Amino acid sequence: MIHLNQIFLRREERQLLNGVTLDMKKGEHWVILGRNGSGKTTLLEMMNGHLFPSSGTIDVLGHRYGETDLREVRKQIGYISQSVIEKLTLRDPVWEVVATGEYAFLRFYQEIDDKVRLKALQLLSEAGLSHVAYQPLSTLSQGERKKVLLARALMSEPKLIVMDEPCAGLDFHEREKLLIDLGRLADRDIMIVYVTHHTEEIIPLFTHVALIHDGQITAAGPKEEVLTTERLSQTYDWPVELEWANERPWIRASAGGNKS
Ligand SMILES: Nc1ncnc2c1ncn2[C@@H]1O[C@H](COP(=O)(O)OP(=O)(O)OP(=O)(O)O)[C@@H](O)[C@H]1O
Repeated sequence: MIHLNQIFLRREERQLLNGVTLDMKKGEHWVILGRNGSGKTTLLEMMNGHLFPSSGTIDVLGHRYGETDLREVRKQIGYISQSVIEKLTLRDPVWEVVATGEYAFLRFYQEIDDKVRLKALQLLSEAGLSHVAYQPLSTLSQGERKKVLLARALMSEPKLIVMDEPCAGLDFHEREKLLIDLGRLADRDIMIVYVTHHTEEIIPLFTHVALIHDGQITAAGPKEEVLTTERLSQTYDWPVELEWANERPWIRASAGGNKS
């Protein structure tokens, strides 16, 4: 479904992505882990066709970027990130924000079709947000806004959802609630690519992990093989200990700290 082949991206003397090759197949759900500035968002922006490599090829959902109508591919991709929230209009009612996902618009300037309105309300109901459907987006908590974004992404019935740190800024309770919602996506036949800093967000839904360091993929494959104490210590440039609990990997800093 997603194939990145030898992707290089150079910006102002810096090599942001350095020979990235990744093969993500149908039925797999991927997490990308890496330090601040390692290139995670850059990689997601390439997958959803917002950024183009200096060299290399990108195939997503059977389309080769550069040889296809990008608008058609983007309709099949839901993108969840803080940058999307910032582009939405806070005074718009929540249901309308969700409805814009049908057409990948940011706002409506015309009458909204009844069918689209009902679909938005249905998705809000599934997200447990019916009670805020007619409130402005500005009145919602950070956790509720993330759920709205997920409902909005589902409007266009995407084949792929790309998420950039969806749990950032959420408290423990809100994070766990959002992770449960994400777990439910497994029933919808949607591939998920998820960027995070926190290994414990790798819930059982996720099958594969890619580790990125300084624009290079250092390991990629089934999560049980990729997630080792040694590889994670290299990824974070810090000695860590890894433990699996409730089918989720948890890390803590080693007692000795970073001796380098
Ligand atoms: N247009 C640009 N010109 C120069 N450097 C850029 C540009 N865009 C991004 N970068 C740099 O590329 C590097 C990778 O950025 P990216 O946002 O992909 O990192 P990230 O892994 O998502 O980081 P974070 O975890 O902090 O969100 C950063 O060092 C960033 O400063």
